[in-house]
Amino acid sequence: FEPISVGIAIGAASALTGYLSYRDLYCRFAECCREEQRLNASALKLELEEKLFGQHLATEVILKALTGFKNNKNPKKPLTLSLHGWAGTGKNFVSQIVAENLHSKGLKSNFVHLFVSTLHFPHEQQIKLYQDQLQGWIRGNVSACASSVFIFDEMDKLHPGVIDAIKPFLDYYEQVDGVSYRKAIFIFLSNAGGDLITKIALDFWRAGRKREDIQLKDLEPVLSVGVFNNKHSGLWHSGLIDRNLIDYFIPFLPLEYRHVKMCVRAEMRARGSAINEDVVTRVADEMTFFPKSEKIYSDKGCKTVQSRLDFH
Ligand SMILES: Nc1ncnc2c1ncn2[C@@H]1O[C@H](COP(=O)(O)OP(=O)(O)OP(=O)(O)O)[C@@H](O)[C@H]1O
Repeated sequence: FEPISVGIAIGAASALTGYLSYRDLYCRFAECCREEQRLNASALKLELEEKLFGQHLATEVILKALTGFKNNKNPKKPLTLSLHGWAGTGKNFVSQIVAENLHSKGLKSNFVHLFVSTLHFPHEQQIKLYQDQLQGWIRGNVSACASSVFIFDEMDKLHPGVIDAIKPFLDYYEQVDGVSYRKAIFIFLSNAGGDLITKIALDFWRAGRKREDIQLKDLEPVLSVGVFNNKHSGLWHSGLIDRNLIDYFIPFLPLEYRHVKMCVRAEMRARGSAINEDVVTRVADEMTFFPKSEKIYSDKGCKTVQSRLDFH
């Protein structure tokens, strides 16, 4: 080897190591987008199994969808999940857990973006503005971090057409205006379809079948059609559904009395207080249940448990 090429090699190596060590050092203090970061599937599985009550389908599908997507080095399109169910069944709760497993700061991460329809897109007459804003936000954030996560809450309150603005980003395109969206993740949360899901859960209950026997095939076809035809679902006749751009419809089942008690216990543990079963029962008994006759499912899921616990 002549001295010049050795010198250049050493220079390049030290520059590279210098850059890498600088970047590692920088990323210790500032949040960095780690596109190639693998998902710790066993950690996510454990967290969902421990923290998410009564949602065996959501646990199974979310784990499968995320593991498959994050293990794929060259996805053909962004991962698009649509979570449906009654209030308080865990849709936001799960999207927070998912976000924390993808970017450690979760909803506080610079690479996780939460949009709430009634907050961010309230006025019907400003749909064009919202569409332009959304396209700008998404393009800018994915340019900054390819594995950005976008969560749209209250999809059922979203004016039809707003969500179609992001359709190009969800499609099977290599790039859109020079930006690739294929490693991004979109999560839609909606109450639409909640009644359909509850009806099927109730049929299982009345037939004496176990909740855990409910399978995705019992729900997904009904759900996607039901949501597509529901004018109040935000996805009504949306190009996202008829173009099959949503990869998974994920049903959240209504929560039973026993699940509400689990939520009360979880809240007690979160507050560092000992589990008092009398209080657990009293708080759960304050909730209202559906249907009026059999009183099986909590109308508000686990919502208001935290505030009710304050009074005991
Ligand atoms: N299945 C569940 N397992 C454990 N905790 C739950 C579950 N569902 C709800 N909770 C608790 O109730 C709180 C409220 O639930 P969450 O915000 O996820 O409801 P949601 O389904 O998003 O409701 P909405 O449709 O009204 O937004 C959560 O922060 C969590 O503490």
